[in-house]
Amino acid sequence: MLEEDMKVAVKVVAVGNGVIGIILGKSSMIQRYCKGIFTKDYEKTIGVDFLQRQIQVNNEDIRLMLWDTAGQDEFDAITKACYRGAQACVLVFSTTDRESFEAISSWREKVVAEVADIPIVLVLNKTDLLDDSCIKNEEAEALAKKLKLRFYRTSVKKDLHVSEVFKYLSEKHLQKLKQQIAEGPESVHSSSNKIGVFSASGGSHLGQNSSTLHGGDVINLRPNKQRTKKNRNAFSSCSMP
Ligand SMILES: Nc1nc2c(ncn2[C@@H]2O[C@H](COP(=O)(O)OP(=O)(O)OP(=O)(O)O)[C@@H](O)[C@H]2O)c(=O)[nH]1
Repeated sequence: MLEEDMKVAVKVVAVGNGVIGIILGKSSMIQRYCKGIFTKDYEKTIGVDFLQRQIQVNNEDIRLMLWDTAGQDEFDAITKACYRGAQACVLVFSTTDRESFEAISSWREKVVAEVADIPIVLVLNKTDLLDDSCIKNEEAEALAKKLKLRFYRTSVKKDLHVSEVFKYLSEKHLQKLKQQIAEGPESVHSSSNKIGVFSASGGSHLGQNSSTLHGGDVINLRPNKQRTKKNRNAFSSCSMP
């Protein structure tokens, strides 16, 4: 156990891209996990978006701060800035989009260039569409093995294995943190491993809406999904650590 009253905050970034018109489901995954909802509508992520959820892992309170990054190259500079300070990463590709699979290594490199040595998982989403799959199972597994990443197959639509992804990342982060604490306080870098004390309503100074799901706090920061060019403000919810 960490000290009593201590809660761990983990910044997780969801990353990946496919061809225009075929979308991976990063935003949907985060929404599913934090709000328990799935929508068929697609709204392009402009820059970055943010949701959070509090869970318990190994008797520790973990606040997961889930950063949803835009899959489009035009937002590269902003999304890269958001990788900084990340403590875990979800690399997403889609069953129905071969390009998203082929792009995984380069997305991983982009993340690692900003933050080395963080837990990363590889996630194949839309497994409910296996009939339309353009990636062989063995290929996906070989990629995970080559990149030494834990591999998950999810269907955000059917709510399959989404929670496992975030639970695993939390466990890995916690493990790392405990190891650093055991090694001495100076190894716990306050900017890269935010250990802090949060009240039940903590973080609400940042958010506009909050609700509770599965017994955890969910604080929804300003939605950053925008439909019109007129309203575009890529920085509106991007606060760098
Ligand atoms: N069939 C199916 N559709 C899904 C699944 N997950 C997401 N989708 C759909 O795919 C689209 C994905 O949208 P987003 O979640 O916004 O995708 P994204 O990866 O965040 O896209 P960008 O914002 O452009 O980066 C939506 O129409 C979802 O309904 C899934 O598991 N199965």
